[in-house]
Amino acid sequence: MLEIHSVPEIGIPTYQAESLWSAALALGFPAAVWRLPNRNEINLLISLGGDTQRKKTDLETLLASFVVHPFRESEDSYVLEGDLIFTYSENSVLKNVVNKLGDEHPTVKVLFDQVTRSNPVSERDTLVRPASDPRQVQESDESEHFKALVAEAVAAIKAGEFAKIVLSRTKKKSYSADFQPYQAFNRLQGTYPSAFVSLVSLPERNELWLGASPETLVSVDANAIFRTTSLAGTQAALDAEGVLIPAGEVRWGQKEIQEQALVSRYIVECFKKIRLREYYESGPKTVRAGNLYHLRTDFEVHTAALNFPELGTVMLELLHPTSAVCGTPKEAALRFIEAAEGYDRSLYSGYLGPVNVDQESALFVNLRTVRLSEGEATLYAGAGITEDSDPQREWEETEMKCQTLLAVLT
Ligand SMILES: C=C(O[C@H]1C=CC=C(C(=O)O)[C@@H]1O)C(=O)O
Repeated sequence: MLEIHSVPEIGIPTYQAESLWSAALALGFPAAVWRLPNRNEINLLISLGGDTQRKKTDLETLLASFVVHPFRESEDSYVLEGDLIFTYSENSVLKNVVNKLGDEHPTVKVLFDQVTRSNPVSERDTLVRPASDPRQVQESDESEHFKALVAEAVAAIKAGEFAKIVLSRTKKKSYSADFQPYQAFNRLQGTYPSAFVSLVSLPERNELWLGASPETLVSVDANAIFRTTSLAGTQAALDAEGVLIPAGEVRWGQKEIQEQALVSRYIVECFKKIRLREYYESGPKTVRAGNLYHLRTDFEVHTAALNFPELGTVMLELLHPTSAVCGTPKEAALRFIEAAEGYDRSLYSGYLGPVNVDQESALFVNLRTVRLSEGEATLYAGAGITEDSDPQREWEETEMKCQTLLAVLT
């Protein structure tokens, strides 16, 4: 039985999201804080049951939770059950609390005691990279390695192995003990209003993931409207002087048009597999994601009119990983990624987001993301490769994508 308390009843209007977040982390409770694209509310979910559950993302059966799924499709999702969900307005006023266990539950009390006991959070907030960091030397090796990989993929495309592949890499930075991830989240959500901005703590992995994803994988809103998008093709949104290039002036080359069209086609093929013909498609249009422009096509299905309530779950299984992060055909691209990319993508290019929170589910591709663990920040970025790809430009594209997060971390 869910107990839903209004704010005055629970009597905790003074608890700020950041204090609750810190308390949850101090006690080792899995937690997630997020802000949906073009919305003002900040949501904070805390799971009080110990370890995060591993199971399938089933939108029909999951209770209110926050889900994180790795890139590898065969793995289960991390499901953070929403024992406590706080919603704050844009000016940090607590608007609503869902407390599944009730105010008198001992673990809830332990959490609130911890909030009251905690020290005020330090304002100092820096991501430090020592000047003598040996990684500086490594970076040129990494660039050579990535460019060689792109050249290999272009050769494989020309040999007919696949039509498109997304290749990725990491960039590592160290951060000091003073670094405050919650404040980085706050800056990120202020900087990227149209992104899905989130910060997740997975204690059993000893990791935090912070990101600003521009790509909806699957969403189902309170009116039972299903949405997905195809996002691909990248160019800088700022000119050499750092001035925004108006979206109307952006021109796309054949490479980007083809790269994005392949993602749209992949989505349409997924609809065809389940014989779904009644969908709305609009685009492609130029959309901005921080310092970058992309091409995006939006797809929409009215699931209630089609009497297809489980469409979100069905499409999630079919779509992930889309050719915006993997390639076409999927199996051949996956084989190449596994064999040649040379590292474990982990949660990067998986998906994450709230499920059945406030009657909606919204899952986003885990892009423009950084993993924070034991003083090391790992940024992830990929680029779609077609037969027209130039290795140097693809490397630069991944560097630009890393900037999305670097800019708020440093
Ligand atoms: C794989 C990433 O971006 C995808 C989404 C938009 C544009 C992309 C591109 O132009 O390659 C990628 O498909 C990433 O940011 O790591």
